[in-house]
Amino acid sequence: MPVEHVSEHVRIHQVETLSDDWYVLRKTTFDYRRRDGRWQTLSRETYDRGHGATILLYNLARRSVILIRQFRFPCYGAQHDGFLIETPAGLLDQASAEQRIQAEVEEETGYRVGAVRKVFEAFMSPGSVTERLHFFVAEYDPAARVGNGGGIAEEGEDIEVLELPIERAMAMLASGEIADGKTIILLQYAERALFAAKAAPAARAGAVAGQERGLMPPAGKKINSQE
Ligand SMILES: Nc1nc2c(ncn2[C@@H]2O[C@H](COP(=O)(O)OP(=O)(O)O[C@H]3O[C@H](CO)[C@@H](O)[C@H](O)[C@@H]3O)[C@@H](O)[C@H]2O)c(=O)[nH]1
Ligand SMILES: [Mg+2]
Repeated sequence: MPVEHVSEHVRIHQVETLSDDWYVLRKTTFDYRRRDGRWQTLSRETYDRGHGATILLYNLARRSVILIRQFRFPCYGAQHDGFLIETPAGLLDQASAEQRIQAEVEEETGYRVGAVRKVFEAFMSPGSVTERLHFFVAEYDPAARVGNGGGIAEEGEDIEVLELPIERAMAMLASGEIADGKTIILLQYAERALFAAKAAPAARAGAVAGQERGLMPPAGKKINSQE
């Protein structure tokens, strides 16, 4: 919906900053014109942490993907132990989404990627969070692992890197072991648009055998254990 169209339906009265610490929490009071033409006064809290980007690294020959596991405090206690398996992601910090995700993926996984491909943008929690997330995919070369990844320890990041067969990742999605929205979206995209479209029958059979063990066949260069 174009912004001009939205403004015909919204008149903002007051914006109150409830918290401005790490990110910003605001309370906005506005009039909203309902579809039947009546105006209604509403107030909504919004959490503004800027915009972000995420990426799925995949390798068609190995039929594998790179995911990370890290502790997410907001999920801890929400019927979860807090250790989420995710696609690498980061906040944009004023840079372009492409530049940020290339830097972020290397920082978090150690893989250096060249061209990245944008597949979509989405609001991930539109009832309360202002963030628009940019989704990317890129093929990774196992030999292009230039570091261990892990994130920035001083900032509390403690990221484990996982290389998984796509079939194993899809099974983890079905079992609930993977419970992160952006990761589910990208894995479903990859299975349908990347792996299914291009897999040779022989490669599929090999991957199924690997899936039973839940492991990847040996790669070229490995810097730390990814199993
Ligand atoms: N001190 C402090 N540090 C924080 C706080 N919240 C986050 N941080 C730190 O801020 C850094 C943010 O790291 P990024 O890698 O840039 O972001 P992210 O947390 O991975 O977020 C990404 O994934 C989110 C969830 O899917 C996305 O919402 C987001 O857009 C982004 O893509 C991390 O070091 C994190 O520990 C806080 O309240 N206080
Ligand atoms: Mg991150």
